[in-house]
Amino acid sequence: MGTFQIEGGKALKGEITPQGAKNEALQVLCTVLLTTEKVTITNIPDIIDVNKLITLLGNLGVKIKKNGHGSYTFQADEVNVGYLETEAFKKEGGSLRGSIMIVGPLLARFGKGYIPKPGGDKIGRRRLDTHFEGFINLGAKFRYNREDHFYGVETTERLKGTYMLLDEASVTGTANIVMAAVLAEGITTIYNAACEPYLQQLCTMLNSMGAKITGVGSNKLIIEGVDQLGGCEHRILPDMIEIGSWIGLAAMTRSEITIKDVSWDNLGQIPNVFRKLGITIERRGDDIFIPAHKDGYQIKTDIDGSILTIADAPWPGFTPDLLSIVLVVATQAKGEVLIHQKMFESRLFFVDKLIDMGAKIILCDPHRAIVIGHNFQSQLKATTMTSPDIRAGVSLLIAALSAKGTSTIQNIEQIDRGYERIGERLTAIGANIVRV
Ligand SMILES: CC(=O)N[C@H]1[C@@H](OP(=O)(O)OP(=O)(O)OC[C@H]2O[C@@H](n3ccc(=O)[nH]c3=O)[C@H](O)[C@@H]2O)O[C@H](CO)[C@@H](O)[C@@H]1O
Ligand SMILES: C=C(OP(=O)(O)O)C(=O)O
Repeated sequence: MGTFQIEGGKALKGEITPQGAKNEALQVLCTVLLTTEKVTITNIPDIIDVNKLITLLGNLGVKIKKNGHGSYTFQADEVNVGYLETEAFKKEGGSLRGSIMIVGPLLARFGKGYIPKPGGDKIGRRRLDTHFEGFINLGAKFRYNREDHFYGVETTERLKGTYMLLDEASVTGTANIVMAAVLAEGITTIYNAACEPYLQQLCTMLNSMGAKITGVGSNKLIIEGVDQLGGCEHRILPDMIEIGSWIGLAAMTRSEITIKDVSWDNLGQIPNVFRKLGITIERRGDDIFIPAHKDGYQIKTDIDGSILTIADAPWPGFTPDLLSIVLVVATQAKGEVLIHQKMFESRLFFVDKLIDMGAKIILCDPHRAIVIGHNFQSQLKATTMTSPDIRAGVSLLIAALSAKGTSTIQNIEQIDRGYERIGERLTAIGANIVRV
């Protein structure tokens, strides 16, 4: 188990460039299974989850060539579908959430897709019903082995396009169904589709491979199935969750930071939500400039004066993956905010650690926490903590960087799942973080 030692209480300064988006990478890497031709993807983040998925593709027989940092060419012309039935796959295949998205492409191209219960953050129940209901709608037969939590879909015929209304706008579920439907016979309509930039990028990429998807960016996707797809080149967008994390980091450590090349047009609510916390966010070309908040930041209230609520919602709502960051940043704001994590049940429990550090937080129930900011009148105290999930981990890291003294964060593999060389990159702008 890796550990970070952090010397906090110091302002940082400089420029930071976001990595490619983890959640987009996990989707677009799975598209390579849909064609025999070469697919080149750039701006792939060098993080544990993505590297595990690349290894899994290699185990399936996909040819992989690394062209340089973040750039790979894949060719799935000799896929070994038999790997899905090996013990090695049962052990490794579920070690990350993103591996679930190999199922749609494999089902569409080879008539079968299996997956052990996927991993990812332990942040509450994470159902897969939307994925499998979608495949069943396209004509696949579903089986589930309860004993070893092994899911499977099969078909002896080509999948058939149909109308479907998803029970919820699942991000990976929509991606999986889209990747199955692009090779189905006829037209598939997916209503209540998720439409995060990750999905917009996936659909744009599939269209450049020859798919016929319309409605991209909306919650109604119409897919006209094609017989085959070809190769393409695709560049992954900057990671909006990392960008939000750096905004929070800058505010809470009262640092002047420029976040480079953020792709402003794909940030949705993110800048506005941080502005509601009172944080100054300047647009400079395609960069974000955050000045040092020497006088702190004041949380806004609603027009009628009531306490601000920040809640998650499917896109174009605010992403749940940034609520933990918003929460930690609020602990030093002036004012109060209610954080309402609607999607996940166990994502707020990490606030106990912040409370130990001196933050004023009331955990009302597993979904809601009220934060009363210190307005920098009282600094958080350094402590030893364990990173429970990727975003809580980074929130604790931000708390540690703002705290007085030396903190220790254990289980930093959780952070490394999604943030590329975070220690080195933050050290380059003046943080004091040592990996021990
Ligand atoms: C690898 C990947 O891409 N992971 C992301 C993906 O996970 P993932 O695709 O697994 O998440 P889903 O979108 O399926 O659902 C997330 C949770 O929200 C609930 N839910 C979902 C939709 C909805 O309309 N109402 C609702 O309550 C689900 O029941 C589930 O508990 O999307 C999540 C939601 O943005 C993000 O936190 C994850 O970082
Ligand atoms: C919840 C997350 O990831 P995953 O779905 O991979 O667990 C996340 O990125 O915040």
